Amino acid sequence: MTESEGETKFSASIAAMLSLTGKVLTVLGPVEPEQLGRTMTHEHLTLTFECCYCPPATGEEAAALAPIELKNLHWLQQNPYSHHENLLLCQETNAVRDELLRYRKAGGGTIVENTTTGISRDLPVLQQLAKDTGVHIVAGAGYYVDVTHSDETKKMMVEELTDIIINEVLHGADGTDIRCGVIGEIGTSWPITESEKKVLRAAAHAQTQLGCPVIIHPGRNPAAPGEVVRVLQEAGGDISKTVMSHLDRTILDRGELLEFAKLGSYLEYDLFGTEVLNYAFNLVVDMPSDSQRVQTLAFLIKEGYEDRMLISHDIHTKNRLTKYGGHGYSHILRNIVPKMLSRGISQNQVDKILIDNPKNWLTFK
Ligand SMILES: CCC(=O)NCCS(=O)(=O)O
Repeated sequence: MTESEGETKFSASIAAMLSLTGKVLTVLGPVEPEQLGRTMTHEHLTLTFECCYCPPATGEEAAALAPIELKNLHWLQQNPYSHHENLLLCQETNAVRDELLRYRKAGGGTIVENTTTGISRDLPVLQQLAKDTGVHIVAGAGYYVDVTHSDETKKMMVEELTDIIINEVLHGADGTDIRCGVIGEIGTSWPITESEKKVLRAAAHAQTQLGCPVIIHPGRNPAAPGEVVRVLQEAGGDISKTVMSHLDRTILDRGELLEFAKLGSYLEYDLFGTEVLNYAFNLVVDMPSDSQRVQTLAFLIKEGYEDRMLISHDIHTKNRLTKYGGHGYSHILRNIVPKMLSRGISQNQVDKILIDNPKNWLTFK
């Protein structure tokens, strides 16, 4: 790049940055925050999740190879990661389009699509889905967990990773001009690997420059969310504009949850609709039911955290689509909201969790 090309790119970046202040960045461009409406802050519309395949238990091999049909659905719901085809949500764009139309009918406005590099982000598909359905879609910049980092990614310095993330937000990702409106989900394992720490630092540096939202996938240990916050804070990240995902399967003890909540991130319960007996990724965890998730939301509200809470389904396997007998993207709006209201959570508090908190998080500073 010549000096004058460099200066032109720098000026274009400054102009792009300034134009995002006070806006939310969707795959169709910036929108006013008031346009978002009810928002699911952690979903996937197209991805491959083969990185996380879990071999079936001995004796279950036949079920793992069987086609997805009615008689297998219960097995699939209990063993979603042990069936290769189930991990290919990228094959279901037509079904997802139908789902998004139903989501709109149910009162939904926006979906944050958390697929990052490593699990087959597909921005042209996201843009087409937004055009076809009228749902606002916000795409994610950055990298998923270490096992999906390429050798090239692992060799990069924090500065290079920061430049890539900033570019994905300001100019477009994956060789397109489609821009990401949030950094994440940034994947971390437990313990956090060196490569993941570099990506976390890059996310924090990019956030400092852009004033943008960040969302984190923590490792599966109660200490993981706090450790991620520490790494981000040391790198200058804005924790008040950062979401900690998957708390449902990560911090189950209420005392530990309150200790974590004090650190100031958004607290996300995003596995609504997932009811499994044996959680394959961490067998010591008793995955909560939806009723227990609602009880935890009520508890956090009582403790004063209604401005920091977000909810979603994190759909990332086929069996969770209505096409395959699953709950779909409208489960929260159709079933969980009435349950919240019946358990003493007010309409005003529901609106904060589904409209105001997502809007505040997603708006660029
Ligand atoms: C890509 C989807 C994803 O990471 N979902 C989280 C699943 S779990 O770790 O909470 O089981």
